[in-house]
Amino acid sequence: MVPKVGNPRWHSFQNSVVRMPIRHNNRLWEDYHLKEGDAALSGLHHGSGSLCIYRIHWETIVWTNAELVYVAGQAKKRINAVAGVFRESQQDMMARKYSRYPFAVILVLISRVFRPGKSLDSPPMLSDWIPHVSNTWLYMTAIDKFMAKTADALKDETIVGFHLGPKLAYFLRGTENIQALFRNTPAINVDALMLMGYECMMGMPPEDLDKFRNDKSGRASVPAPGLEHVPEKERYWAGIFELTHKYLGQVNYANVLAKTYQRFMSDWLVRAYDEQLKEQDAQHNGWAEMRLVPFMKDGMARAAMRSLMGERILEIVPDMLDTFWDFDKYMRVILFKPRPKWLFRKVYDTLEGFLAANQRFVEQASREFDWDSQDAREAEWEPIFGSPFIRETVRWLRQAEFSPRSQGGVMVSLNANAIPVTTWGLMELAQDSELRQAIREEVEQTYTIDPETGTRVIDGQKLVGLSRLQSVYTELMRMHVSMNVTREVVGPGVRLGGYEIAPGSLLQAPSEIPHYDESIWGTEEHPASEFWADRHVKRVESEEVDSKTGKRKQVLQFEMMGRPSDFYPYGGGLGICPGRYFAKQEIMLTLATFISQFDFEFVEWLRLDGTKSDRPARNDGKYAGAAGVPPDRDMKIRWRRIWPSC
Ligand code: HEM
Repeated sequence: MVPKVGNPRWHSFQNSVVRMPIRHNNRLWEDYHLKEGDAALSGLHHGSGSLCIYRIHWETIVWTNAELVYVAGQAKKRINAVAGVFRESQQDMMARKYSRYPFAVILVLISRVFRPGKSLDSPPMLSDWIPHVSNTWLYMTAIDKFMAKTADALKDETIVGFHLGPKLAYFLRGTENIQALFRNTPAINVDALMLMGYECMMGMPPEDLDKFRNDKSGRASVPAPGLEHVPEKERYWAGIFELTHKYLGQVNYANVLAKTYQRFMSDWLVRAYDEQLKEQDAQHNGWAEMRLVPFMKDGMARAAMRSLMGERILEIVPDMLDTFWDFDKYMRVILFKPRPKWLFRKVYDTLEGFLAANQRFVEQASREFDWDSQDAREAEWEPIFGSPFIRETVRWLRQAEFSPRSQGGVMVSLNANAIPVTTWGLMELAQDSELRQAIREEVEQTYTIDPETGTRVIDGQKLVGLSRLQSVYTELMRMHVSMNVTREVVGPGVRLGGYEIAPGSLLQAPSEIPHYDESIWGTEEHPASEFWADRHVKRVESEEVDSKTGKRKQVLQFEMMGRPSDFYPYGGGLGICPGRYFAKQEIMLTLATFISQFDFEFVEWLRLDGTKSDRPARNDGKYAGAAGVPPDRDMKIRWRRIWPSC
């Protein structure tokens, strides 16, 4: 007689498979009344320390599949001794389960054609109602639901697989797996996401893509062993890597970028405030009202665009910003080349509009720019291409004979991620007057006089070292950056979570999972789900003595609670975001300038269409996994200039 295992509490994330952590081992026998002699139980210990129990109605396959260990009798004793047993693959399971439904069988058969190799020792898979289709569809159309499903599965596992179109992909968590992902090893390739981006988001034509695809010499300045013969000019990965990390990452370039950004951003704030005040007729003692989301999407994006890409872009393509935000909406979907194309017509039309606009700009700007001029070459900033980063990248792409379409693709690097993160920051600050005051006092110490212009400016280097502001920044990045950092397995011998991972598989580390982990970030008063400005500071004694009390003064010191493998909004290893220094300054400078030049406060929550909302903002689930996650609600604030006085 076959006992019924029952289902409570066990989440079933693989069809017909129930999993439970090993720590519940004993309870299995007590709670579910399994007893000696109950047949058709099989199980195994595997590397991640979980115990798999196959449901009893699988009994039928016990007899048809010789590899499945059948534990008859004395189940309790035997189960721990069973190791390395066969685990039915997703496809086999689906084939068996749906063998009565011819349509499903056809899908399963199709799915087998794309299967990237089968291993007896492969990680658990997410349930996929229609193999290769339902998870892919969920990933592309409701990524937040997909992430929730995966997060659930990853409670008991450190790795879980799913099909993303024809690709086999794995979500990872845990220090060891994340460290392995970020390590520079020949079998794990960092270029997968970039190649996907070049092809799908930047619209690179095949001949340009092949330049990157065929270059196996790596990103390092020294070619990979055995590829020393590759001519320097054909080392495309190394070329682009050097460019981005030099012009975005080197302190001198990052500082200049931040300085021009500060100038454009301050101008924008003051001008926008004056305009609003004029429009609103100053009825309220210098207070003006505005909606934060459209304000930031327009003004902050304009300031970032001008500092990175110059002023011509908005003259050559006046609707560039609208085009960009439309593209941004679909960016994550575009990355996975959704098919059939007709079903995603709007996505592809939007992409085409954006790429055509980029190409128009780059062609026109290249005609206007004096490529031979030494001055233009050395300029910290000039109006046609803006920063050395964009200018030198376009120069490099031209010299390497990339098409104008590929050259225009560089404009994708107008990175939208800092804008939602900063918007969230202003939303938090608008609701907390004490925090505003504390940050204002902290920022005050960083003001200095710019020797070139004689104006009062923030010293960006000092700013990024402020303890409380850094804590606020870290908390914002923790809560509002969700990135599925992606790598590709390109060689044999990759083991993660105790499993062998087949070459051709994609590996993804969803930052959202560790970023919200209670055991890492939560305290009794402040759970990880809550924004807490002081989460990453501690009080320490300073050298300075308080003249009144005679005791050493207490000061705040920035200290992050998590480890790099728990907090990776910028990815890691060789692929780490080269724009992170600029992004940090961009976010902190905007918050600091806003707070030191304006008083502001919360008025009400609005929906994104401007109508009233009965709840505060949450992360907009549509953007999960694609870095900066914008709020799904808007906030009306009122603001008034406090410095320089009107
Ligand atoms: C809050 C803002 C930002 C976030 C959260 C962010 C996040 C990321 C992440 C997670 C990656 C992939 C890292 C990996 O695979 O390990 C990345 C790559 C990249 N980011 Fe950022 N980024 C931000 C701002 C910027 C800015 C402002 C720029 C440029 C101005 C930029 C340029 C790039 C580039 C060029 C890459 C590709 C690097 C490569 O593969 O060599 N990012 N970013």
